[in-house]
Amino acid sequence: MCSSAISLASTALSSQLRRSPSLPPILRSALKAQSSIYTGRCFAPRSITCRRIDHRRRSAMASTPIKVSKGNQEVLIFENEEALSVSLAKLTAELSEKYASDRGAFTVVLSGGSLIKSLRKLSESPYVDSVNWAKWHVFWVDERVVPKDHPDCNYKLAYDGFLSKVPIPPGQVYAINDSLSAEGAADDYETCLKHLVNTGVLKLSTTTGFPKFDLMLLGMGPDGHIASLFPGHPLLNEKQRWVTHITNSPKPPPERITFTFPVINASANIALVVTGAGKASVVQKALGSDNNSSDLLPVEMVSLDEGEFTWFTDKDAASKLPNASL
Ligand SMILES: O=C(O)[C@H](O)[C@@H](O)[C@H](O)[C@H](O)COP(=O)(O)O
Repeated sequence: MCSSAISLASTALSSQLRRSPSLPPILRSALKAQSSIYTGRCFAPRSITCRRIDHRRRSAMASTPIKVSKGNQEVLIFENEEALSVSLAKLTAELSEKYASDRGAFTVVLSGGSLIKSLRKLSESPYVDSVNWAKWHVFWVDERVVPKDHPDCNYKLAYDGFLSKVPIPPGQVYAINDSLSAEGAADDYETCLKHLVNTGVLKLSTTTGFPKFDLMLLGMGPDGHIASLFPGHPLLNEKQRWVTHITNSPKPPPERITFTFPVINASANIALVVTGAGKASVVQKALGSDNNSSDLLPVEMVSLDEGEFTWFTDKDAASKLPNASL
């Protein structure tokens, strides 16, 4: 780039920053770090590495995320949840195409919570017609042990909000057996997974021997829990089981089943969807620089053996990420 173009680009960016006083600190820091490329200074916040920022047009901010990374985790920060949902659908459709053509099946794991609403674009054009839904196999990272028509049921949430709108074969949607106890339902679900390994639908990790799902679509609670793995709970240390149960969940209802960390960490891909200001403090702890290994939140225990871990956040959830002064 010639020097006059460098100067123009730098001036345009400074002007963009001045016009965007409401940008949260991480967005301003990342934009400033990008502008510093032109001046040789670095304003990247501690422990967050700027990778690539597309800020050519202000309007592009609506759909193009700020991309930062921490270790092998990529963090995408969207202007709002609408832009996030567009990108989440695109990633999911791309992975569906890849795994369906590579191995004839696409194994997808869902959580409950607000994630399901963020999947809405998949049941709209173009994805509703273009995705090869016949290859999908759908699982739950956790489920509340309640009847399938109960308002607390994660299966019902996903069915009403997503699964009823796309043509996945019903026999490839693996809900828990809600007539069993929590312990029985966890055992039954693990048996189901082992059967699907035997039939070739589900792969095993060649490094750990745990099931390797193609994509886990997860949410995170404001306390940093993922699945039904809650801060300080002994289940965080489960190393043998694929699926286990909890009868004292701090988030109601108390009886649940959940995948264990060895299964979560064997995933080929995780998309963690975290939105809203209520999650900002835990996002700050999880992605900040002062992590103490004796005090890890469940979300900080996600460490993929060999997969891709991507955070999908909005600017409210990312608003407390470490800041460099402007
Ligand atoms: O059954 C559950 O309780 C969920 O699977 C849970 O793990 C959820 O994903 C998080 O609590 C985030 O939920 P929100 O996105 O609604 O905060």
